[in-house]
Amino acid sequence: MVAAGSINVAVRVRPPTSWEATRLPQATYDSCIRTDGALSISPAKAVTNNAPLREVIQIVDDRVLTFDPEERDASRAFVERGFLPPGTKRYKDRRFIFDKVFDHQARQEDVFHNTAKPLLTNLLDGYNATIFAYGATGCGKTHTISGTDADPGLIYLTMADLFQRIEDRREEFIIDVVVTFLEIYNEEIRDLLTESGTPTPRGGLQIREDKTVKVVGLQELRPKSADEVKAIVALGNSRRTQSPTHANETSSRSHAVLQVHVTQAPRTANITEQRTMGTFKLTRLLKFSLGGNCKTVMIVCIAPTSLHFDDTQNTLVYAERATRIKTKVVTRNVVNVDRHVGQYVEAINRLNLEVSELKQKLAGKRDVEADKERRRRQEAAAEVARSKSDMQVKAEQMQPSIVDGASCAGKVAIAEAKLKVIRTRLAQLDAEASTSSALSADLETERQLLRALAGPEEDVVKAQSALNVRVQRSNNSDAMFDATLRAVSERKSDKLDEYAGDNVKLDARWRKAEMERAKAEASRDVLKEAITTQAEAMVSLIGLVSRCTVMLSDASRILGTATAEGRDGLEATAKALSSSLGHVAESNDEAFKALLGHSVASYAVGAAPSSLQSFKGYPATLGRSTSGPSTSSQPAKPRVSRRSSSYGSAAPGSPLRKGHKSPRRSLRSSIAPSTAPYRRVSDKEKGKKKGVQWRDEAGQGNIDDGGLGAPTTTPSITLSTPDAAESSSASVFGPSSSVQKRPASVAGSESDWEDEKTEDSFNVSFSHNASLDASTSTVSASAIRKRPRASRLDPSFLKSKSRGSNLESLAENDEDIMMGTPTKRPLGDRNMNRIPSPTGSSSSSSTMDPLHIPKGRERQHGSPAKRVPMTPKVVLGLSKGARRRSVIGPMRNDRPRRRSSMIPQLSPVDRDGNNSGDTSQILNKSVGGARRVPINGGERSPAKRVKRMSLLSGPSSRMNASARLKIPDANTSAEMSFSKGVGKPTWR
Ligand SMILES: Nc1ncnc2c1ncn2[C@@H]1O[C@H](COP(=O)(O)OP(=O)(O)OP(=O)(O)O)[C@@H](O)[C@H]1O
Repeated sequence: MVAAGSINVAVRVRPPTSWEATRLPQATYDSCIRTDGALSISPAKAVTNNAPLREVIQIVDDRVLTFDPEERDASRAFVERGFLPPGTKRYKDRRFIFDKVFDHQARQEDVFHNTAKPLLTNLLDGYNATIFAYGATGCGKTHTISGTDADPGLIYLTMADLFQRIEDRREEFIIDVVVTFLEIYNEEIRDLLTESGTPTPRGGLQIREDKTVKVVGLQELRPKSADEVKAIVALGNSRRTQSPTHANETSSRSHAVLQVHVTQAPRTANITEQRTMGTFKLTRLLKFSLGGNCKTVMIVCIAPTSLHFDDTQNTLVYAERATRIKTKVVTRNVVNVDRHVGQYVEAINRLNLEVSELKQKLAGKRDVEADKERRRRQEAAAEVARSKSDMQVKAEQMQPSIVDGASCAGKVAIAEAKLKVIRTRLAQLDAEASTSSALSADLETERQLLRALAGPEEDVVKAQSALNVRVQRSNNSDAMFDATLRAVSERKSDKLDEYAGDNVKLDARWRKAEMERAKAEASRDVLKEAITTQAEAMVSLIGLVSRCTVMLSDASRILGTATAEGRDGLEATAKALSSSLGHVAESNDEAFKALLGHSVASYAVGAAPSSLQSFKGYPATLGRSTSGPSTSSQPAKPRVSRRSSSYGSAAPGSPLRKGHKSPRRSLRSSIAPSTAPYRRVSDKEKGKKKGVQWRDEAGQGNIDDGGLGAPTTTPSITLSTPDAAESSSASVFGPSSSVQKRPASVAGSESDWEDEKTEDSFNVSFSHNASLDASTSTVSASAIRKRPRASRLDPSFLKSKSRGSNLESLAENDEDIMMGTPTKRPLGDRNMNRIPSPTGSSSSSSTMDPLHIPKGRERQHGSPAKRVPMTPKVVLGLSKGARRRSVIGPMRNDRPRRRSSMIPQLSPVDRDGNNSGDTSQILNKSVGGARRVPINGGERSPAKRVKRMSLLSGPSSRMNASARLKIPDANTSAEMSFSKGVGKPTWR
């Protein structure tokens, strides 16, 4: 329902016709050249003031116009009006206000949009609507309503819009349009749609007025488009009564009414059908339009010139009155139509048809939806694949650089760790140097060496090092990789739905995790390699240090023994030891150089105090608890081990043995077999300060010198490093070229003395091939581990404790090695204290290692044991053919062996200290020694086994670590060298 209102009145001013235009005044000016030469323009003169017409409509705005406005130009006003008495109003000058005013330039579309179009919505909602044109003849009513083919009027424009709206509602409504066209002329109604000649009722068609006004018998047409309506209107106009007027040659002289009935019913019809009806266009027919149940628009057409002065004035006055017409409350034209039963079938069929159509549409719509969904998923999958591919490509591009950076970072971290330790130790050394006048030679050498070792590490850790540059490059690559992952995972795309987006994000996170894993693995590999390298170096150093320690203790013991013996052998012993230790140091340095790439000797400081005098010990942990190099005011003190302190307490030049506990004790924890023999030496026994322990233990033991007296040969001990070939050959278990060089030592070194006190075999061999690993590095750990610990109740236990000098054991091992019977070779007759012939024909036994301890005492071919007073002598050098003799302990059959008998003995000399000459005689005399072990028939005890310590590599391996003691005269050698098979320092 629309609230009550009034008729909308719009005024359209048509343009002047060509006839009128020629009669309107034209603005002219009179110009002339004055006498002074100036151009003179006079106001318009009354040269055109005789124009018969003038404009009487002045448009103020789109709603206001002035009829017959006052002329501002007085001269022109005088011309127009002539002389008028004062007080007389010369102009109407009346102002009118309407709902809309169109000037002569308004187009048909402008008029349509502001008048008819708003009514169409109401029409389709069931409200009546009327548009009619009003005005004098020739003022433009036909032009506004009908128009021309080239410029169609409101009928065509309205119908075109109506059919468009109907088309838009066709899915929901069934809309029926019926058109009638009639003419009212001389109070008679004539149907314009009937064929000419069709009989019409007398007086024209009749009007039947009920609730509505309806003309009976009108031809109704159902156009389907605006063009059909246009054709209908054209046809009807051609049938109108026309008669020219003075104002319009084609004046219609009648009223034409085009009625458009629109009936609209919803497609979802029920038993009752609700229909809305609207009707468009006069006289009685406009009864409901002018004040009835209708929305009405009145278009007032006027002429602009004074030619239609009165008509225009009357029209405007009438139109103004029309604006004051109040309409009723407009209601919808809604009727409920009760269907006949017979119509149900029709409705059902129509509904079924509609249902099937809708089903088809729905199915098609579903197919379309399915296709769209499938296409969308394919596009999403393609987008996901593209994103993953982008990340994979970037990962493959960046991974080498990133992983390389992780490796480099690991190496830098390792270098920093090394440098930290080195600096800590250097800080300790510097602190010690600052407290004392000068560092001892060993400490100064250590400091120089550590500084040399720190140099490469500092090069590595500095910011612009090659490794750090690679780390920085890797960080950049890592950042780019992260940015790529972030950009791809956050990429905005209409093709990616929620799940596809999560898929891409998960892939990005997986890529990141994979990259982190690769970095961790690279870092791990670097650390693992570093640990392996360090472990190799540490193992080598352990061997080097431990063996050197043992050798030093041996040298100390030898010196101590020589000191106890008196000055006779002390000088020679010291000289020999000096030479041997020098060779050991050289070999040691060679090994060290091969291991770390630096020669200790090159850093040795000769002018510094003796390292032995000022030796205090070694740092154990380098102040591991400290966070870095010692920078505190309190310098870190090197940790001095208990054992080292005992060394340090020894007076310079005094026998190192004095006052110190057996240094071998400290080795027990690391090398059990090596420590085992020294357990035999008790503190009690040490308290006796025996020069040679075996004599005191035996109580009656003497060196059986065979009456030869003291040896006259100058004791000498030489540790030499053979050439590589010799070293290699010596390291081979089995016959080699060195066998021929050292026959005497091989045969003669195997004594029953040794057999008696050695039942266990202890082989220590460092074998380095390409690398030192568990498979090739055999510290004879198996022998160590597998050998059952001897019970104290087991006689072999005592034997297992017995051990000779390490230096000599090396020589023994060499001999055994060269004989091809390295460990378990039973001792044969030739190895039993065979007395060499005076001519030295028994060279194999007469040539002795000066450090070789006699292996026992034996009877010569079963001769009864003969006690021969013997003076223990340490023979460090024997002339060729000399023979060591063991005078240790009583014979086995005489009394149980004591532990003290297992104390290693050095080479025996005769009572007079003469170890030169016929060794066989010495040995003969020693047969009767109180502690000899009887060996019947010169055969070895089957229970005896050879005790050996070998630091040689296996026969098939290259010699990388070996120890040999070589006595030039005896063709035996002891050498010690550490080297890696690849000759590359293992520090880095
Ligand atoms: N707005 C207009 N623009 C241009 N020409 C117009 C306009 N209005 C009317 N005319 C012209 O004026 C003349 C008269 O117009 P029209 O025939 O529509 O008048 P009328 O009011 O219908 O006359 P009648 O009542 O006698 O039929 C026509 O030649 C028409 O083309």
